[in-house]
Amino acid sequence: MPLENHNNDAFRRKFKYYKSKKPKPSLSEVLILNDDGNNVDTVSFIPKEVAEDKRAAVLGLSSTLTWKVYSFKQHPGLLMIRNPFTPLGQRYWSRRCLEEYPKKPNKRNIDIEVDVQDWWSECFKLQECDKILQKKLRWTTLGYHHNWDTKVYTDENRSPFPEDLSELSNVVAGYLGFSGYRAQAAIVNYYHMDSTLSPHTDHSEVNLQAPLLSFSFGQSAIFLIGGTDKSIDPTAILLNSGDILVMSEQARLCYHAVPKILPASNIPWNHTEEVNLKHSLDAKFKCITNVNQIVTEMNRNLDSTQWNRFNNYISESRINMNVRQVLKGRQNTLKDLVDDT
Ligand SMILES: O=C(O)CCC(=O)C(=O)O
Ligand SMILES: [Fe+2]
Repeated sequence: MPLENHNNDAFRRKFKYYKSKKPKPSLSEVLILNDDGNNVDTVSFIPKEVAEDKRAAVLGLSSTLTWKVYSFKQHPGLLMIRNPFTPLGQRYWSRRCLEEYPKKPNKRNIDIEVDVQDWWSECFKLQECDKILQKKLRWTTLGYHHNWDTKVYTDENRSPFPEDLSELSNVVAGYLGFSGYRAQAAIVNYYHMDSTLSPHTDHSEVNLQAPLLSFSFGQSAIFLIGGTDKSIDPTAILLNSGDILVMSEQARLCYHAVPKILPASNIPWNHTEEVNLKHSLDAKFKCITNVNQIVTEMNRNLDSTQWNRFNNYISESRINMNVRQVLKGRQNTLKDLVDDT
């Protein structure tokens, strides 16, 4: 039997193909999920019977009546929701990923090199933006911190998970039928036009029944998804700003990668609209603890002088929030024992 050649498996071959700068890859086989339904196995809508979640509007989501959910015959359990965010919602989440989430005690790749409490403020300490420091940030981890070496989560290596992202994840998962979703770990990835993410699986979570939720903002990406081993030829899917990819069931443990960042052909975060968020202060929205803060921060992004710095960043970068539930149903820490039945 020939020895397995890890450098030449079907997944790696396709990864190299799309990553190549010379020659440039053809995009003709990349799935572009658009309204004509070409290349798409199934497009569905959130059933009308599913009640709108009262938290959705304040979190920057549009009505589920407009949501399109794609599924893929080749990849059972993989779902793609095409941009369900309002323009202001896109701005809010991109800004949180830049201004708030990379603050300590969250962990960042830059920690081994520089000692900064607040990366975004540090980038703008002087009048000019420190582009070198700005480009250095590649990831931030939230909640249970992903250990890149051991790939093991521990209760000691955990910080509070942001409430807004926890609510967003719970709302999105709930609409798809995964009720009671508890976001407990996230990796926020920052990609520049030449960045890639190598083939891998995400298998460190104790709870592998809960889906992985992946939110993309800014520039576009070619996303590859294959099977549970790398001999399976992956599918290439174009991810645009606002898209949510859900890896559940059989797709939860499949190999995936990002071989290429592409310039966005549409800029939904700058689509102008009549925005009136005053209604968000209604009592019915009080189900989110920090609703006033979220509304204030949403509205701050209406001011183009405030939004400008963030706009500049996502005009040449992609941000991906990759959310996981780590624990099983009744567990509150990894030490809590639960029976598997
Ligand atoms: O950037 C992406 O779309 C995927 C990121 C990812 O796979 C991860 O963080 O584990
Ligand atoms: Fe991943």
